[in-house]
Amino acid sequence: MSGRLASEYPSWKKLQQIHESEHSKLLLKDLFAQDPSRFSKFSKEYVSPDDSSVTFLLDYSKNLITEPILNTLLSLVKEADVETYRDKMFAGEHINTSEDRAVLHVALRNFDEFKIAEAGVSEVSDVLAHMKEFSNAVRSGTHKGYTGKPINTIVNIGIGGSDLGPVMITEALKAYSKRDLTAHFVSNIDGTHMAETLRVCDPETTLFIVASKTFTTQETITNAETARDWFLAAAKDKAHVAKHFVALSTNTKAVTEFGIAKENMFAFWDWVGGRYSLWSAIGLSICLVIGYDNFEQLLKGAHGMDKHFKTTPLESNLPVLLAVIGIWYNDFYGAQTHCLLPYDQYLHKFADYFQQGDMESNGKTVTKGGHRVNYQTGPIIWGAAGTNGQHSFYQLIHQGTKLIPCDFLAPATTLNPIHNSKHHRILLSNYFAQPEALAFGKTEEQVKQELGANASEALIKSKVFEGNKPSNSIMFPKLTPATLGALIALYEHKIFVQGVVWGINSFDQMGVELGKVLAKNILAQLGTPQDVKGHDSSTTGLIHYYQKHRQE
Ligand SMILES: O=P(O)(O)OC[C@H]1O[C@H](O)[C@H](O)[C@@H](O)[C@@H]1O
Repeated sequence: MSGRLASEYPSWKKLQQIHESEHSKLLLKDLFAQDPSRFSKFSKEYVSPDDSSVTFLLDYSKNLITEPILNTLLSLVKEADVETYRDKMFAGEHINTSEDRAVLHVALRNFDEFKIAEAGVSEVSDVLAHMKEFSNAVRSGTHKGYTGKPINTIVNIGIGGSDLGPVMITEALKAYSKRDLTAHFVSNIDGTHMAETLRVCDPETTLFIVASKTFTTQETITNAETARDWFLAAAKDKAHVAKHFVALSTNTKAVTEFGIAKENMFAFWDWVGGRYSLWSAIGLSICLVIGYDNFEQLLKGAHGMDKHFKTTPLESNLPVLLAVIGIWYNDFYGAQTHCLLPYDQYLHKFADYFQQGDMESNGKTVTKGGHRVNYQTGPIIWGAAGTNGQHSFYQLIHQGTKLIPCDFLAPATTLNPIHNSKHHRILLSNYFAQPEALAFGKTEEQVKQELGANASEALIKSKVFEGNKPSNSIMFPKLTPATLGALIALYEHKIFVQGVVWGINSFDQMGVELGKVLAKNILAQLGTPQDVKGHDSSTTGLIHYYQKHRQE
């Protein structure tokens, strides 16, 4: 985050030369044939420094790299001073320069190991204790609604980082959840989201969690007001709001003005970025669903990865390895996207979560020093849970014209071993087969042999798989809260490393502001066609069309 242009580093130039002269020779088929120890060279097992049961294997051997290329990529990390910036992050320095803030999501899962002096850090354990007490009270039924009934439904109202983390984790850890507590997540300002949710809620037994770091987000505040009106239509007395509404926020003033008492607020601090906030009070819905102890396991799992990232030499540092491999494709091969493919239904929101985590962090054009980059920054993140994607978009990954690096993730043991784990064996056979097919493909000769002499040239060509498509594979024994924590922190730090190399600020999100401002202006002009002023003809035409056809 020096703000220097990555293209100025000597290793960057060297990597360009290597790519130019060697990429046509970098064939996975040959690389594996030439080196029987390729897998052991390019795979690493992570074992949490705190808990040996938290472990996974990262196999990065199916990448278009050699040892010299990897070493040059690691030199780039050195030249970009990633280690210094990493230490600055852990020390609480204000590395989010545009907002003059520290970046301390690591302090939320610290458990007293790193000494971090920043206002609020000493309060983390108090907030965790508050979350524990409250979630225990709701889960055990001692916290009662206004008619004396226990809570059986929670509705988290939040958007972006105040929604995606809790949604992803509660889905991922459903196996650990309290099954008689139903959780809903309302994010969209589209009234349909709230209306359809309220349809299945009972005001007597529903708890609303208003999650917003700023407590000014239009969607969340509007949705929360609607929920409060709906609740009061049944409960009548405003005093009952206290039993059914809590807030998760950094903004005490706005929370109390909304009508939620300070004691029903769970605080966090401006050094927690929205997309890094699931570890904070924003995780209250997670706590309610899986219980505080499991939530703490999630934090501890992430903390183990923080230690690994902080102390492991670059060549064995897993977030660093993922980051540089990503840079290799993004900046030298011209790959536009990166695909996350968990072979675990519980992780079906994993890619959605990291769309914000990665794209809001590294979707930037200007360095910290204010220079326009002359290279690619953050990739487009996408993906889906296996095997569904195989029956839709994998065609393009295998035979399309684009290079799409993929990460395949899977647990060795399923949490649902139905039919004697038959499902899981089939799932995993696909998890193993897809990276193999992508890497090694199928030659014209093989196709010819299969189809016989009479097959047309066109048919033969259509069945050829060029192969040489790179991927990482991550495998873990079982999806546990701690393992999930470690995996999320792995990707968080990967994003950090890439941001530092690219010289950008991964911790602001200025790009979301303009649309918000324009929408506010337009909202005030929606009344009559005469009110619509100051737009281009397309925007004016669209608003006029709406005004002609609306029925309210
Ligand atoms: O938690 P809030 O303050 O309501 O913010 C919710 C979300 O909206 C913003 O526009 C940002 O783009 C996100 O980073 C943030 O997570």
